[in-house]
Amino acid sequence: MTPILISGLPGAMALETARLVAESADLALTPFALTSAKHDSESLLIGAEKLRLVECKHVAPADLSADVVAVDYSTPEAALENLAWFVRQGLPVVVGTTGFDREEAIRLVREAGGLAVIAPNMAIPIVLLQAAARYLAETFPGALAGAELTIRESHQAHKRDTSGTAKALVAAAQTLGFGFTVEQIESIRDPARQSNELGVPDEHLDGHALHRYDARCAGGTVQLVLEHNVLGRRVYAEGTLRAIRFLIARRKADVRGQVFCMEDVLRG
Ligand SMILES: NC(=O)C1=CN([C@@H]2O[C@H](COP(=O)(O)OP(=O)(O)OC[C@H]3O[C@@H](n4cnc5c(N)ncnc54)[C@H](OP(=O)(O)O)[C@@H]3O)[C@@H](O)[C@H]2O)C=CC1
Ligand SMILES: O=C(O)C1=N[C@H](C(=O)O)C[C@H](O)C1
Repeated sequence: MTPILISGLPGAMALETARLVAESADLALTPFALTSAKHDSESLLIGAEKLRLVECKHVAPADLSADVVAVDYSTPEAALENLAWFVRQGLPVVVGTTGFDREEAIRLVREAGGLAVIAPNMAIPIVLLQAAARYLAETFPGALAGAELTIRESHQAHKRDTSGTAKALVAAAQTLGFGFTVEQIESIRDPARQSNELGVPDEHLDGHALHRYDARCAGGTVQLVLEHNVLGRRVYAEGTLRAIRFLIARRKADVRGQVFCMEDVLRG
């Protein structure tokens, strides 16, 4: 069993991932998990296991065995500092957190000879759409120059940042020729609007991700619409476990100093 250190408890994604790790046959939770200053020294039950929550600065290197793999679902503010800590401990890490400087994260991992999967969306069906958008952008740069785009995303009210998935799509859209910037993304966080206007079921108001990309081309005579809508968080946790197993295999192959994305994980 490979020990998995979860960071971001008691947050929603860290909890979902911890539960799936606890249910798996080949992975096991470390006896402690990483949290914010606010929850330091609390404990949490995951199935039958009681996890101690600690800030990373309170973890002694001796508490970490050499085969640990880490997962970070914390906050945009904490993610880079956490990543630097994982890399210093020599831990491969899956970073699902969004809203931080990705280029800085890549530099940090490469310079330290670390190993990471960093991706704003771990859901395999969404990763396929992202791959398709990237293919179109790389193959047909400028093909939609002059076309207009609107992007709307809806997430649970407590989400702190604009969708990292939508921001990543903007990069492909810009290459295709849309004059669109991430500041133009419309973020909906109001549960009443989500329920009445977007039809989000009540039980998913606290965990959903709706994305709609609406392009008007050829002087407005052609409309292209792309939507991806996720209810709940299980699909991200499943993708996270795939990323963990991918890193375990890379570590075994003695790979160092590399950052992977979920397309790499899908390719295997
Ligand atoms: N890549 C993907 O597929 C997905 C990515 N995400 C991303 O994951 C992140 C977390 O989302 P979600 O779980 O909904 O958010 P939550 O706000 O529910 O959870 C974040 C948790 O991180 C904790 N935290 C704060 N500082 C630290 C720290 N220094 N170390 C460890 N933990 C810390 C917070 O503690 P406190 O309670 O004190 O604030 C909180 O409990 C977001 O960036 C989100 O966009 C989400 C879903 C899928
Ligand atoms: O916070 C979330 O919930 C999600 N965050 C990711 C993002 O910002 O793109 C992925 C997904 O949209 C869910």
